[in-house]
Amino acid sequence: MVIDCNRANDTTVHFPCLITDHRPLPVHLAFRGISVGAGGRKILHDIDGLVRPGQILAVMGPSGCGKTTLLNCLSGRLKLDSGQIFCNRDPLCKRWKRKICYVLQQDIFFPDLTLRQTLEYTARLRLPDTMSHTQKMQYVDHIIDVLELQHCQDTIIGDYLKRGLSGGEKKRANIACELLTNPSLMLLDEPTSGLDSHAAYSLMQTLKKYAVNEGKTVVITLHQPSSQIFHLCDKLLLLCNGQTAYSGDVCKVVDFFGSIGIHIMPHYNPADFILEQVKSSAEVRQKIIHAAREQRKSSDYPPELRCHNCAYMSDKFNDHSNKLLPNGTFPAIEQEALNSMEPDVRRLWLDTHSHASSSASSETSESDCHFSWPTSFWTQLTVLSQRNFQEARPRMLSKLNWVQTIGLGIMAGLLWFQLERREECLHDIQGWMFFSTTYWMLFAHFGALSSFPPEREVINKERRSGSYRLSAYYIAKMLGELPLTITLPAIYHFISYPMLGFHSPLVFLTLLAFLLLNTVVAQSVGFFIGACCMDMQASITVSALYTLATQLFGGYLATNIPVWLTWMRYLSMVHYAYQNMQIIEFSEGLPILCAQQSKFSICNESDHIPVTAILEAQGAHLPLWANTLVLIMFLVIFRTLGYLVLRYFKNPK
Ligand SMILES: Nc1ncnc2c1ncn2[C@@H]1O[C@H](COP(=O)(O)OP(=O)(O)OP(=O)(O)O)[C@@H](O)[C@H]1O
Repeated sequence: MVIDCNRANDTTVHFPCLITDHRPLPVHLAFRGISVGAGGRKILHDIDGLVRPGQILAVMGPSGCGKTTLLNCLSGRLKLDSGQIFCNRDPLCKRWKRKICYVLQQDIFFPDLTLRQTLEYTARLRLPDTMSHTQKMQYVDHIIDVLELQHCQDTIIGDYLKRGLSGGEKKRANIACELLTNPSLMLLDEPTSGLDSHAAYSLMQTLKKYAVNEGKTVVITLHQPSSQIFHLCDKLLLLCNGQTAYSGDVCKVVDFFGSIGIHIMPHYNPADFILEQVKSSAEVRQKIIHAAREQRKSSDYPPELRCHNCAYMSDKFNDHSNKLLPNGTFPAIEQEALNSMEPDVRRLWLDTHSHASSSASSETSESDCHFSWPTSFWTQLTVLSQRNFQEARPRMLSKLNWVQTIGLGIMAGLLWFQLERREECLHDIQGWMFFSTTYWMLFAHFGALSSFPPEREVINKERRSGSYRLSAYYIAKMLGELPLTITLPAIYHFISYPMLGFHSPLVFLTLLAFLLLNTVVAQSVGFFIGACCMDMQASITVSALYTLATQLFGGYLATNIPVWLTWMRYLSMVHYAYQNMQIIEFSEGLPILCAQQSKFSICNESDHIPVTAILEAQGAHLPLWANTLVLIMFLVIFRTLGYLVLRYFKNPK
C-alpha cells in the first residue's frame, strides 16, 4: 500500500512514498579495530568509528590513506583481516548488506540512456515485484524530486564523446540510482569530487536533509571540503597512513588538536587545517596518531567501541540474540546486555531483533539469512532485454552504420552486377558470397568486442549490488540485441543480392538466413573474447588473429591447403556459412555452364558444372545440414563459454 506523502513543509526533503512494510530500519553503525592488508602491506590499521541514524560520518585523509578501502570494508565487499562491523549491534551479515547502498567514486552508466530511463530501469530491476509498475514509477518521480533533477531528467547521461549531464548532475544521478532501493545505510565515495563549490555544497545539503528527515545513516569520504560542507557532517574519522588520527564529533576536532598543542589560526577552514597536519612531518603525524590512540581511553569515548563491551558484541551473543523467546522476552544474557545499552541504541536493537524474529516464522525469514533477488527471473529478463535494445540501438544502428551498409550494398551490387551463370563468372559469384560472409563476420565480431568493455563496467556495478542474475542479463543481451544485429546484414542482402542475380525467393531467403546465422555466430565469438580479455589491446590482437585465420581457411582465398593444415578449416566459422551459400546458390536456378577450356574434368562429359564438383574443387565435403549444425554448435559453445567466463572467472567481488 502506498501512503500519501505530502511535504510537511517547503523545506522538508520528502522521500519516496513508502510502503510501510518496506520502510527500512534505521541503522546504528559501529566498527571497531578494522585492519586490512593488500599487496603485502597494511592499508588499514585498527580503525574505529560510530555513526547513528540521521548523522553523516565524514571519512577524511590524504590521498591513498585508505578511505575507499574502508568503505569497501563497510559495504562487506572486502574481507577484514581483523575487526568487527555492527549494524544495530548485529554483525554485518547478508541481511544488512542488502540494506546498504554504495555510491562509487566513478559515475558508471550507459551513456545513451536518458537520466529518467536509467532510473526507471533501475527501479524496475531493484524494487521488489510486490510493488506495481505505478508504484515504482512514483518512487522514481520522488527521487528525481528529492535530488532536484527534474530539469535534466530527459537528458542523456552522455560521455566524453557525447555531451549529456553535467558532472554534478551525474553525481546526483549516481546517488539517485542507489537511493531507489531506499537503503538504511549509505556509503558514498567522494561524491563531491569534481564539483564546483556551489554544486558540492548543494549536494551535501540534500544528503544532510535526507539523512535527518528519513533517519538514514550516511558515511561519506571527502577530499578537501569547504568549511560549510565540513560543518554539515556530524562525525569525523580522520585517517593518516591507514591509521586513526581522529574519531569523534566534528565540532570537537579543533579542541582535540588544541589539546596536543596544534592550534588552528583564526578564520582558517578547520578541514584544511586538519588535513595539513596529517600531511605534515612524520613527527607531527606520530603525535596525532598517538593522541588518537590515547583518546580511546578517555571516558567520553563511545562505550560501543570500548573493548570491555566486547562480550555483548560477540558473535556468540549475536547468534543467540536472533531468537526471541516465545513469551516475547530475550534470554537472560541478552537482557543483561540490553540494560547496558544507551536508550536509542537499545530501541534500534529491539526493533532489529523483533523484526528478525517475527519474520523468522514468515516467508521472508529465508531471505533474511540467504540472499534473494529483488525481482523474478522473468521480470529481470524482460526489463534487461528492453534496456539492452534501447541502449544498443544508437550504437548498433547509428547513422554512420546505415550509410556504410547501404553504400557497401550498392557497391557490391554494382561490382558483381547481373553475373552470368558461366564458369568464367563462377569465381565472382563465390567472391560475393565470401565477401558478404567475412564482412559481416568482422562487423559483428569487432562490434561485440568494442562494446563489451564499457558495458562490463555497468554490469559489474549492478552485479555487485545484487540487482539481477547473470543468466537473466546474458539471455536478455542475446534477445535484446538480436533484432539490431540482424538488421544491417539483412539490408545489405536486400540491396546487393538482387543486383547480383535473383533466382527465387527461397534461395534469397535461405542465403539471408545463413548470412545472419554467420553474423550471430561471429558476435558470440567477439563477446567471448571480450569477456575473457580485460585488456582491449590483447582482445584486438586475439580477434585479429582468429578472424584472419578464419578468412584464410574459409575456402575462397586458398584452396590448395597443405594436408597437415587442413584441420584449421574446421575452426573457420566462415567456411561453413560460405559452403552452405554455395550449396544453395548453385543447386537452384540455371546451371553453371562450362568454359571452353574448363578446369573441371566433369565438363568433358557435361556442358554444366554440378554443385558437387564446385565444392570438391575446394576440398569441401560436408552437406548442408552438417554445416548448419556446426554453425549452431559454434553459437551454443561460444555463448556458453562467454557465460561461464563471466560467471566463474570474471565475477566482480
Ligand atoms: N589491491 C591492492 N593491492 C595493493 N595496494 C592496494 C590495493 N588496494 C588499495 N591499495 C593501496 O592502498 C592504499 C589506500 O587506497 P585507497 O583507494 O583506499 O585510498 P584513498 O584514501 O581512497 O585514496 P584517494 O583519496 O586517492 O581515492 C593506496 O596506497 C593503494 O595504493
